[in-house]
Amino acid sequence: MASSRREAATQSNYEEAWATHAALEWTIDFEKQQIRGRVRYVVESSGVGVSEFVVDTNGGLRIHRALVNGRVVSPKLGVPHPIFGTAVAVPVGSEVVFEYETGTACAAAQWLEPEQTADGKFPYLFTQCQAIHCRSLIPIQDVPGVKLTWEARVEKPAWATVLMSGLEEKETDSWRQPRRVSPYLIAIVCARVEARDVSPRCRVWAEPSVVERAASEFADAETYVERAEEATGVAYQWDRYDLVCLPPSFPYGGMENVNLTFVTPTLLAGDKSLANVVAHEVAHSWFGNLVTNATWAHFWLNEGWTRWLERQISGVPVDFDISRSRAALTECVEHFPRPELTALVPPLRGVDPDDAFSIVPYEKGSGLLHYIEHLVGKDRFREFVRSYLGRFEDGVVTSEDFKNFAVENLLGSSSEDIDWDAWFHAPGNLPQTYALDTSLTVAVDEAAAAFPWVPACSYFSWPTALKLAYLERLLLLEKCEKDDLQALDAALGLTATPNAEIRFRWCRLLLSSGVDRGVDLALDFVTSNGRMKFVRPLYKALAAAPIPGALAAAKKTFKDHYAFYHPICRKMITSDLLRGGYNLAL
Ligand SMILES: CC/C=C\C/C=C\C[C@@H](O)/C=C/C=C/C=C\[C@@H](O)CCCC(=O)O
Ligand SMILES: [Zn+2]
Repeated sequence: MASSRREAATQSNYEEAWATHAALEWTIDFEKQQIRGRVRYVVESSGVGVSEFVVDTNGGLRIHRALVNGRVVSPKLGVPHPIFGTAVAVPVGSEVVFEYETGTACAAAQWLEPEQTADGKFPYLFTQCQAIHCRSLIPIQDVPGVKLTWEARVEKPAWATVLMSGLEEKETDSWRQPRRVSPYLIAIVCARVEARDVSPRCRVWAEPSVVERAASEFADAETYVERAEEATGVAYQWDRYDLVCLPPSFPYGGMENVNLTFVTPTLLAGDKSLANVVAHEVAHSWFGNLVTNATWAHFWLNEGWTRWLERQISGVPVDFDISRSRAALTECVEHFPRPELTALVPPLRGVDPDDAFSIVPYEKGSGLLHYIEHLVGKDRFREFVRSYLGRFEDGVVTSEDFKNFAVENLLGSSSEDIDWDAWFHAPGNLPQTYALDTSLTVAVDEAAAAFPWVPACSYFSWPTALKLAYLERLLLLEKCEKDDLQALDAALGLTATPNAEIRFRWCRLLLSSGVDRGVDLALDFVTSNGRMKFVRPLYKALAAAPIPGALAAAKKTFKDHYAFYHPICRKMITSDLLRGGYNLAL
């Protein structure tokens, strides 16, 4: 495998021969928990000397037959790699077909039994391909630098609806993505779901018992799309913006699958207070989906830009949000198990992207963009955003591309004020900062400093972001007394909160302070949702809590609920606990 490919987390030869279009034909088999079918690629190559077309596979995906320009060929399988899977090579041709079935270790798919869904009546399938799981769903050149159009025909049970990250063509009963997208953005849901329109171009899907709540929680999707168009100066390029609210085991807050954002039901707080995640996913329609990181080492160009745009459209005061992010980043870089991966452009050679994932690309990435914006002024930065999108739309970018474009089109000699090397390559915290407007943070800082005094009156008047900031300040205190936490709960109703973000911080506060009843509350939380942002830190907190029996309870719960979690989440909790030195045996 060429070294550049190892860094790109692919074993394919995408720089020599690459697919420009994929036509999928799938049968969804809930009984066997398997997708069977074929993919037909239109392939181009860089020319003479290129003899093979090489794709990635993983998770036990089995190719039955391969055809090149209509002729059956024998695919050549590479040596299986524990992270990157098995490369499959065929002679290069303008049309390549693979007939295949997914394997039992398909990390992209979660097959839920009826009892794992909200309605409890039908099974449910959803996929999550970011970062390198598409190869367990499709034999594909699984790297963001390959951008291709696709179409799909899917056979499914009569009771189910299929949703895909593209546009539905009712006349031909198929799906298509007419714009070039990276493989990690291919996604499917096959389930009993219903929809409510929240605007002419936005529709919210969910299981029947959830759909009303989901539609009202995410009713502002259209507003976010319009604000993002205004903030970027670039119209929404994808036609529809729909959302599907998934069952609770969905491992992320949201995933920006094109035309169809996937969201966790942990956003259903009842008051739209967690809908900033929708603003984030909408923002990916410009950054990530339209202009895409060339490889996962440049993930900050997806997430940092998206955080920047999210802050322009979410309605949360920008400096206040940045100040919370700075605190979270400080905590992250102090505790991340592999410090070298806290560089903005991390050395990913041979690394599983799931292991490298953290808030660094989000918060250090947006930190760099806000820093540049602060240097040049908002108006010039806005103009730059528009020209950047125009220059790279439908393409991919590296950090070097970004820097060169910024120097040429925005910074000129002010580029010297930016320590590019530290920003890109130094592990750790933000290398350069500027002063923020702290008027909103003062209130929570003062309230937290006065703990165990409880700011009951102000707390209820605070928007959710301030409430969360207050709890985050309390988490920084050494240890709180049990009685003080009891009084805090009695005044603020923390145990009973319907808000998952508040509940998460409350569980952590109880566990880090060694309060027994935190164990049951946390166990209840980690068995009711599988969002990794919540369950990974809570399993770690349970394992480390100074409470007798907490570790044993955490291990037993994880074992008993293993099937509830998404394959990626199972993998990450297992490695978190092992890395923490906890023997997983009961
Ligand atoms: C520098 C890191 C290198 C590669 C990481 C790329 C992908 C990592 C992979 O683990 C997938 C991540 C998917 C994230 C999807 C949504 C997030 O924005 C959710 C954030 C947490 C949450 O809100 O639940
Ligand atoms: Zn994102």
